[in-house]
Formats: sequence, C-alpha cells, structure tokens
Amino acid sequence: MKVYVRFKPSDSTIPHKLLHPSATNATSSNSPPPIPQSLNLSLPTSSPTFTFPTGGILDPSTTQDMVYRQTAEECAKLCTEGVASCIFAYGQTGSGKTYTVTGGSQYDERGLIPRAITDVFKHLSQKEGECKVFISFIEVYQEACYDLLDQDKRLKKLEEWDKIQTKEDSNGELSLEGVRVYECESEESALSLLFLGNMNRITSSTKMNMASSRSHAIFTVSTTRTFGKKVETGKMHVVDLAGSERSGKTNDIVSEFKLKDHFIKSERRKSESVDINLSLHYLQRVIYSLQLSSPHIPYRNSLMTQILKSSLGGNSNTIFIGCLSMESENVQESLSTLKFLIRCGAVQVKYSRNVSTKHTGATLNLEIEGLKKKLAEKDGLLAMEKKKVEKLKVANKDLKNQFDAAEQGFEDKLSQIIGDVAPATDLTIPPQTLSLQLVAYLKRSSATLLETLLTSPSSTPIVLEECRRLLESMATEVKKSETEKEAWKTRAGKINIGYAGSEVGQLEVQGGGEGLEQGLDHGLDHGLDHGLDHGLDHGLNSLNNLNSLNSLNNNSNNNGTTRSTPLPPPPPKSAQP
Ligand SMILES: Nc1ncnc2c1ncn2[C@@H]1O[C@H](COP(=O)(O)OP(=O)(O)OP(=O)(O)O)[C@@H](O)[C@H]1O
Repeated sequence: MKVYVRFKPSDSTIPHKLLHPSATNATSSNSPPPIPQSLNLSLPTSSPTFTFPTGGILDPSTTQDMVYRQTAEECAKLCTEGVASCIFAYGQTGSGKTYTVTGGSQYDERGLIPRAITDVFKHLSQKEGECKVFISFIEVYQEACYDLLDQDKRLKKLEEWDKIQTKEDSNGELSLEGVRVYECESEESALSLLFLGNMNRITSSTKMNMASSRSHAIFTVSTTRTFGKKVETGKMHVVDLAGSERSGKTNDIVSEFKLKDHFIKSERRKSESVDINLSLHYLQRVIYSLQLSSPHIPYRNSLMTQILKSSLGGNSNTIFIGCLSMESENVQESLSTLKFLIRCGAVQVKYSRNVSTKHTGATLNLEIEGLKKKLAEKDGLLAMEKKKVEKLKVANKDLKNQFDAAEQGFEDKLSQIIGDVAPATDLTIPPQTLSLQLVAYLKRSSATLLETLLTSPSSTPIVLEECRRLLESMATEVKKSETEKEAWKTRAGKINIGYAGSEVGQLEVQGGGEGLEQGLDHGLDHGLDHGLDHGLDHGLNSLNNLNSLNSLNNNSNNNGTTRSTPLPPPPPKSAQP
C-alpha cells in the first residue's frame, strides 16, 4: 500500500522541533514533484526515523492541490480505466482528515473527492464508448451502516434512520442492500451529492475539533465504459475514518455541564468514542494480519473492515494518508499513527483492470444491482403512498364522525327548540308571535340544510361550518324566544289577576247599573289602547273607580247585568308601546 503522512499546520507560534523530513530519490517526469520519504522525530529519549518508500511526507506547507496530485490524481485516472482504488484518511481527531478528503471553505481548499470527480469526468469525456458515472455515499456509525444520500436523514432522529441491510455472499463479500446509487451525468450533480452526504454526516463538538466526524464515511465513484463488446468497470472509494482519540483528552465540551440533555450527549459521546477506537483497533488487526500474510484475516470483527474487505486485501490500488498534528502534546498520537502507517506500507497490494464481455459476469451483476435498487426505490415510494392513503382514510373517518355528530347535534337542538317553543302557544299568545315564526323559520332552515348535507357530501367541512353557524344563530333565537316566553307568561299572569280583579269587581258591582258598566269598559278600552301593562293599571284604577262608584251608588237599583266577555288577548310585543 502507498502511504503518505500529512501534517496539519500548527496554530502554535513556537516552532515545532519534532520534524526533520529528509529529501529522497527523484521520480519520473510524469509523476508529481518529488517529496521527502523519511521523517525523523526528536523525542526526549530517542530519535526514531520513519520511512515511506512508496509514498512520502507532505509537510505543513503542502497545498490541497499538491496533496491531490501526490495521492488521488492517479486513482481518479485509474477509475476511468477499469481499476479499483481506495484512499483512506487515518489519524487522530482534529488532525485534518476531513479537510484533506472533502476540503475547506475556499475553492482552492477543495479536497481530494471534488478534485477526483472533476478528473473522472474529464478523462471519461476523452474516451470512446458509452461512459457512465455512479455515486454512492454511506457512513458506518456504531456498527450500523446508513445511507448519507437519504434526503430525509437530517429530518429524522437517529433511532428513525433506516439501517442498510448487509448480506454476505459465498465469497465472504458483503453486499449492501438498497444503498442509493445515483447515475450522474455531470460533475455538478456528483458534487451536489457529495455536499448532501456531508450535510447528513454525524458530527459532534469536542475539545479537539468543533465539527468532529463520529462515523467512518465511504464515498464511492464507480464508472462503466462500454466499448464494442467489452465493459470496463472502475471504482474509487475515499474513506474518511472517524478520528482516533484518547478519552479525557477529547471530552465532549458539553460534559462540563450537569444538565440532563448535556449529560445524555456526553454519555453518547463516550459510547461513540469507545466504538470508534474499537473499530480502528480492528482495522489495525486486519492490516497487521495482511502484513504478516496470515492465513486468516479478521475482517469480520467490524462492519467497516467487512465492507472494505476487497479494498484492504483484494484487487485494489490502496493508499493510506495518515494525518498528523504537529503540537508536542499530541506526540503520543502522532507516534501511534506513524507506527500504524509503517505497517500499512508493508502490505502488498495487487490490482488489475476489470474488463468483462458485455452482458456477462460483472456487467450483468451491475445491471441487476441497478435494477434491484430501482425496484427498492419504487417499493419505498409505493409504501409511502400506501401510508398516505391510510392516513387519508383515518382523516376521512374522523370527518364523517364529526359530520354525524354535528348532524345529530343539529337534530337534537332542533327538537329542543321546537319543544321549548311549542308550550308558549298555550299561553294565550297570538299566533303571529315571534315564537311560532321562529319554529317555522327553523323548520325551513333545517330542511334546506339537510338537503345541502345530502347533496354535497364533498363539501362536508363547509357544511359543518354552516351547521355550526346556524346552530349558533338558532341558540341566539331560542334565548330570545325564552325571554319573550317569560315576558308573555308574566303578562298572562297579570291578565289573570286582571280577570280575577275584574270578576271580584263585577261581583261587587253586580247590579251596579249603567255607570258601573261604562267605567269597566272605559278602563279596559283605555288599557288596550295604551298597551297591556298600562291597560291593566288603568283597568285596576278603573276597578277602584268602580268601587267608588259602587259605594256612591250602593243604594241605587241593580238591573242584574254582568260583564262576562273575557278580556281580549294582549297585542303582539312589537305592537306594544
Ligand atoms: N492542512 C490544513 N490546513 C488548514 N486547516 C486545516 C488543515 N487540516 C485541518 N485543518 C482545519 O482543522 C480543523 C480540523 O480538521 P478536520 O475536521 O479535517 O479534522 P479531522 O481529522 O477530520 O477530525 P475528526 O476526526 O474529529 O473528524 C478544521 O477546522 C480544518 O479546517
């Protein structure tokens, strides 16, 4: 494996004393400019030297463009020639892995992936045959695999993320079921997928890095080129490993707070940290076994080594870029990274072009995989549509219940109104009173409303609103009607008193003669002329007058005439003064 060591520029103003890169052999004219291949460290007790004969040292002044040309440029070219490559970025947290792979905020700081995408499209445009480019982007987090190109990932909670199912074939190769693989026709569409995946990646703030990646991310560019009866399939994985770390040194910055939420985050960070270190440990064991050419390579200890099995020990041009921090306080981590990189450099890799005959072997498998993925996507869409239909059915049922309840309420209210209004007709109230007019009005309204309900089922919400509005107006009318009924009752009582009074008066004035009769008529007529209340008062006054007359005429002859005609009913309210 080719191995490069990249140093992140130090923030420290104190010049770094550990590094002494030494120049090395010149390379061929087509290759990028030569870089040092050895590194001396000045430690308090020793001065170890690390040599990387197939790669080299990229000192802190190395630009992103130089890093690309040294490491990934060739992989991008090979990807368009039917060769599989894999580039790993390995190192302590905060040492510059993501910066190297993806890039910084400025255009000229763009990392290996965007530069490789540009070159892949450039190379393919110069080739004969039908060329296609496919992109996928996944992450391995706590021994589960997730699709970083899932558009909804950021909207969902961690527990709701869809785990990618894995299946091992007879060769021990792991296939990832249902990973989104997008065919990209332009550099821009491939870059937008990279952007989407980076947005979806799990990060946390640590003391070492404000946006520390907590997962291993695997970005894959695949190409196919069909020419004549041949198909060439190339691949390039770029793996941004999660940063190795020592607990305590990289503590979650929020763990200093005692708040419950922060406590949970801190606990999650600890378990993430344990998981990251464990999976990196298993990667080291795989590399160690490959270096020793062991008969058994322990790929199956971790999901990440299983997924990348063919990149680590198969047909692949594999490169490790070790990212190092220059600060003295990180010397232990830097030493550990350098030792691991030395092991990687000792692993022999072989690679060859993947060319097959059209419609056979690899191409058929690729097509089948593509079709399976499309089918899975369609199934997903279908399931979503089914869910929507179910939701609509429930909503529809709810609406129907509301409608039934409103309709029932309306019927009840109507019966109550009619029941409340009907007794008022017993109280000698004239037929033209508002109460009976209201009953007629309500009957008419209910008939219209029911007709609307029956003929316009689709306008249920509008009809419900109409029901509600009508019921409100009915309630107001009922209230008015009740008040009116009470008023009529009171008046009826007064009339009865009036009758009683007048009857008493009549008994008393029996035989009172013409004068008495005139007085009573006068009083009652007067009352009717000036309203019921007024009239009754006058009637009672008249009765008093009659009493006076009676006492005045108590000796006069009585001809036996009595006033037996009942009093006329009161006029409608509206006609009263
Ligand atoms: N060569 C460099 N030049 C300038 N800035 C750099 C360089 N390398 C890293 N940085 C800056 O250092 C910070 C940490 O880098 P980065 O996120 O790439 O680290 P990392 O190794 O991916 O960390 P982690 O493992 O925690 O995700 C970032 O702000 C990045 O921009």
